[in-house]
Amino acid sequence: MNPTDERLHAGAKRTVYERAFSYFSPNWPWIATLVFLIGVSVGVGLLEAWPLAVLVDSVLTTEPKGGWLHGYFLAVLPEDKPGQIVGLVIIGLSLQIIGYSAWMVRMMINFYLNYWGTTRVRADLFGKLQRLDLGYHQSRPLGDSIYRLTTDAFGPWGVVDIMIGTSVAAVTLTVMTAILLSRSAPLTFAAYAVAPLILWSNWRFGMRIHQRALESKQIDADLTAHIQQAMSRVPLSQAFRREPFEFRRFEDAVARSVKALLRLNWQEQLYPLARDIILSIGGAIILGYGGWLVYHDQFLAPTPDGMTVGALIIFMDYLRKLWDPLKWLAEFFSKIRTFEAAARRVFFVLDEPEAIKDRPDAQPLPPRPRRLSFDHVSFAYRRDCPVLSDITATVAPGEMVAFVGPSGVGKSSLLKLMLRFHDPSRGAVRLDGLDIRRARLVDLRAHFAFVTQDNLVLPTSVAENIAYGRPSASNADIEDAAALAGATEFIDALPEGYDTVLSEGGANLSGGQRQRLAIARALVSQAPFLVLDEPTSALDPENELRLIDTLHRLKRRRTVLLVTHRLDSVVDCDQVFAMHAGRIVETGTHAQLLAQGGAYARLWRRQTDDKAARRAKRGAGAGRKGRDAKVATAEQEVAAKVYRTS
Ligand SMILES: Nc1ncnc2c1ncn2[C@@H]1O[C@H](COP(=O)(O)OP(=O)(O)OP(=O)(O)O)[C@@H](O)[C@H]1O
Repeated sequence: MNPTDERLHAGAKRTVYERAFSYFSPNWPWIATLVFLIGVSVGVGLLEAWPLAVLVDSVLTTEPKGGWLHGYFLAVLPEDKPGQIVGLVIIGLSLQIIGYSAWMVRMMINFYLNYWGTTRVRADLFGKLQRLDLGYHQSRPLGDSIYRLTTDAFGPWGVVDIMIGTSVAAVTLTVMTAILLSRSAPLTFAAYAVAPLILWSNWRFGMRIHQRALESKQIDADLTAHIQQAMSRVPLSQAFRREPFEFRRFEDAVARSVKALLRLNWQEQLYPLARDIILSIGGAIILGYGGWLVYHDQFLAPTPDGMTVGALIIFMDYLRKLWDPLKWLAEFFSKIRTFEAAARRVFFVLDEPEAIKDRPDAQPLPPRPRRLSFDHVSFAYRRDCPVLSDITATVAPGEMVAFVGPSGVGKSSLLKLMLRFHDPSRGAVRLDGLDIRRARLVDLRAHFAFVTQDNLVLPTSVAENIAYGRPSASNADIEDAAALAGATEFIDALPEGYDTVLSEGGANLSGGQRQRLAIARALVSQAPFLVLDEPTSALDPENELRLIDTLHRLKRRRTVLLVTHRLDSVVDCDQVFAMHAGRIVETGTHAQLLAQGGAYARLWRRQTDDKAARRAKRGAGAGRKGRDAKVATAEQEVAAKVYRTS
């Protein structure tokens, strides 16, 4: 088991906190350094005001009045007063520099831990999302997975960060309180008089700012989605003259976003105002009460361990330093809940059972021509809604077969079962008799080059698009496959030919060009099965003919499975499976099925009648014959070149 698998395997049994920590524990030396530096920062923060206090109480006086801590300072200082002043300046400066340096290194370690730990989270999540079956992906919006990967993936670090920050806050508060109590218990209680106000304001503003920020984020996300949708339907809105309507919707969406931002900004500005007022009240209490204590202990009734000006300085400094740890404690629950929820959304996907995966005893199945059979296969996307029922069919190696039938009878679903995008609910798909669920998934899928109806185009060069399934393909292989798919002409016309980078989704190509590219991608792969789902739906008659011709010439070298509505393409197939309502209702060659006079024959007659009527209208029959002959000759040369070795 690799480390990722181990983490995932152990995942279900552990708490969300343990799982969050496990992503950062590989960097434990950095975590240890971070904890050490936090200790340094806390120590420096607590000592910062002491050089001034020592100066006032123990250097600029005839008799030192400070407590035990003054003793440590004086021990490292020279005997003479000027030397002591210079020494305190050096200590004060050194403390500041150490404090800033520790802070800087802490921040860098924080970033380092965050980014690398979150990269591990993302790697697990991305890998899992890639393994999850189509059923999972089709049941959720695409944006959900993107949000989990981009935003929720920071949840585990948030949990760790909050835990560390709150622990530091608790330690700081404890040490600070102990020091203050050692100087003056009444003044400590006076200083803590504002603590409830600090806690309240942190809680109140923390919650409000958090809610407003979430609200604003959601409204901004809606605005982005709105703009994206509006831009994608510009042609529609122009064609139907709906621009004013679209503009009003845009204005409304922007207005909602502005209002949400202003509500957030209002809370963000109120917060520092409240903080400064509370701190001023605290400062006033300490100055008044502490000033009186100093006056009492130093002048009215001098006492050796009484309140001093230096101690008052410490109290004033610590009062400001109370804010941060109290803020951490006040916001602990709301913040940890937010990050915990994000982490849970990540772990939820990681714990999702993988419906399609290798069995522990999965067998290797080297890709080579094999007999494919559907053995009483039934399938449903939803329990109550059967899509395929008792499908039985066998395809011998090197055959070209077609599945035909009306829309929605389950032809594409049947193809998806072969690649195990889904598993049958009953029966089995077999390769050379082996249930494909018993074969290694990676081996199984290496058997098939699949052209889906979507004709996906990647935002990369034409050559990389074609070679996607076989990155080792040479330029000659790529060009030959493009020629066979009828794509050469339009690729040569692109500004940089095969190096032209295509836009997202192939937006700068026509539907037919995208389809030819997808076909070239399948042709360049060396998979023994070519599976084509409606490969000619977007092709013009010339390219359709060219493709069918190519497929026929590949017939004995590869097994070709075709789903099509165009029966012209299936005339020379070795077998045609006519489907109806999720069942194979007729099987045979084109001629046999015509002779049967069933559903296939009726469909054929309808299509040929339609076509004859159209041809008669166009009077285009004669010209086409000559063109077809030319295409066939050119194709034969190319096909011989590419596939002589395959
Ligand atoms: N992911 C899915 N979830 C639920 N139902 C689905 C899903 N994909 C397809 N279906 C349903 O399964 C049935 C068969 O669909 P399929 O795409 O296999 O038909 P088809 O014969 O290939 O149709 P076409 O010729 O129009 O491509 C349809 O009723 C369809 O609505």
